[in-house]
Amino acid sequence: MSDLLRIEGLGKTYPGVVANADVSFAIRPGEIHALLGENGAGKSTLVKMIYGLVRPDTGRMTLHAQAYAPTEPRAARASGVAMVFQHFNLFEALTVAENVALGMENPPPMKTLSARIAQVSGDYGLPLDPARRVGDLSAGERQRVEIIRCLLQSPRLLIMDEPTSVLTPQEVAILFATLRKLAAEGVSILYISHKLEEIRSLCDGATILRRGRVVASCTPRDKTAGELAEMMVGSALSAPARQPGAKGDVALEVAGLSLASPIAFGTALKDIRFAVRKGEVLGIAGVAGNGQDELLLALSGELRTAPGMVRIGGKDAGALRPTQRRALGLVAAPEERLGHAAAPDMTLTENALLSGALRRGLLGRGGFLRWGQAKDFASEIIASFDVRTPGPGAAARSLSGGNLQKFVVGRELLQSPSVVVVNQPTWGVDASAAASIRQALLDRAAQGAAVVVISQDLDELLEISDSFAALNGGRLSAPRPAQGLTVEEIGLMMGGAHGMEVAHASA
Ligand SMILES: Nc1ncnc2c1ncn2[C@@H]1O[C@H](COP(=O)(O)OP(=O)(O)OP(=O)(O)O)[C@@H](O)[C@H]1O
Repeated sequence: MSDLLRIEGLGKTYPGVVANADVSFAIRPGEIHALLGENGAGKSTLVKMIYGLVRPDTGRMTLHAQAYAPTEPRAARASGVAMVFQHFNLFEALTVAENVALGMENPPPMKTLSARIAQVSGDYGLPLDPARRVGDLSAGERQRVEIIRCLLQSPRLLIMDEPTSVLTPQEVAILFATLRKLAAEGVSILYISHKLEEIRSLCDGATILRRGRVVASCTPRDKTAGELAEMMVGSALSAPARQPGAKGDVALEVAGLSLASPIAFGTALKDIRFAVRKGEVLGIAGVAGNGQDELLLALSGELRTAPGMVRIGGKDAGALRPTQRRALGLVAAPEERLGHAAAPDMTLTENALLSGALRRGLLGRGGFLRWGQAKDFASEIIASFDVRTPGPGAAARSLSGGNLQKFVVGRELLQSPSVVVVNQPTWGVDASAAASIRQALLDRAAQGAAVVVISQDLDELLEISDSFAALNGGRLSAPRPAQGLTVEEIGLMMGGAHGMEVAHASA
């Protein structure tokens, strides 16, 4: 069968960075093709060229054996190429059907559209009510809105950029069933993910990029996840090593923490209590949207609490602002890296200064900024966390997603913290960099910090946690020792509400 999409010698260079060089590969009709590569390898740039968001400097593409050079996404869509992004582009106050209509060039009347959405949702096993407000939907349901929007255009090629990072294992199973059905109908799928086991179960072929170039192609199910990771990185991976040590005094204590959510459609925290000792890692599991963001804000000081609810190093911190909590040794890295954790248009040096000023002594007498030291700090983060960028003068937004994540986490961990709070520390980070971030968290604990890791990734949490709790509907289960905890027990802690444990056990 002839190829659906052929890419020949595609190249794209940004100032100081070759994002893609001489990339060639092909996708057959009905093939689910993975694009693999470590952070910054050039995956997003490549799919943006296919979707008409970025113009290649060199090379050419053919679609259905016709020359294909989209100048904008609208042209790509007209040729049958659709894309589901990592970040959803939806209006929370509008309904599913209204959101779908907004993304269409010529939307039909709302009643017809709702009927079509209901039909596609039924045909492809993607449960979704067209009349529901997007603000009330889970991440998985929001993604279904985007997918259905694409499917209504009957695409020939569907591009998905890290689609499972926000999904529960059960939602992943639903998504995969849909993608397999689409493939069986002849739709080709180009699939970017760092989750190698998922790639092995889903994809028929894979192209592996390293530093912008194709270094290998393979059939993923013929390889182990470890072999795939090694092909991406070019060397063997090492698993994080723990240094079991005695736990010290309680460094962070939360008691009776109840708080309304300041976030639209957020989750209120309800009577949360836990204590973390020096040297201990507390893993908090849960599906995003169950109070994770609110808990991080309440710990970082962006939200203030009543007296006695948050104590850092024995001191009541409820009324303290973020800088005052930093002075007590607490650092925090939120999940949303662009905008919240990092200012997109500022350089890495400026971003290093934003959070590191106090603890790294970047503020001189009289409040003047020590730019030289700020630049050195940014360079130290880049070197220690292997952030791939031309240098500290690069704007945060020019970094690939995973590299910005490494920078944000690195910036906090290099401030000699006594308490570390991170939400989704390895979100969008490739397997080898994720292993280094987990190691860095364990190292901080070994040096005596109390570490709280909030994550959706159960394997990650079980790998690094000493104690384990689950967040569900704004309530936290009582923390338990992580060692020996079974997936069934975790399921009970999670209240069984989200089916996370069920799908995990069968994955
Ligand atoms: N608009 C831009 N300006 C400057 N450099 C850019 C721009 N977009 C991408 N780059 C650089 O191009 C390289 C490839 O980035 P790309 O986002 O394609 O990587 P990726 O493989 O998708 O990474 P990740 O897995 O982290 O998402 C990176 O070094 C990145 O910093």
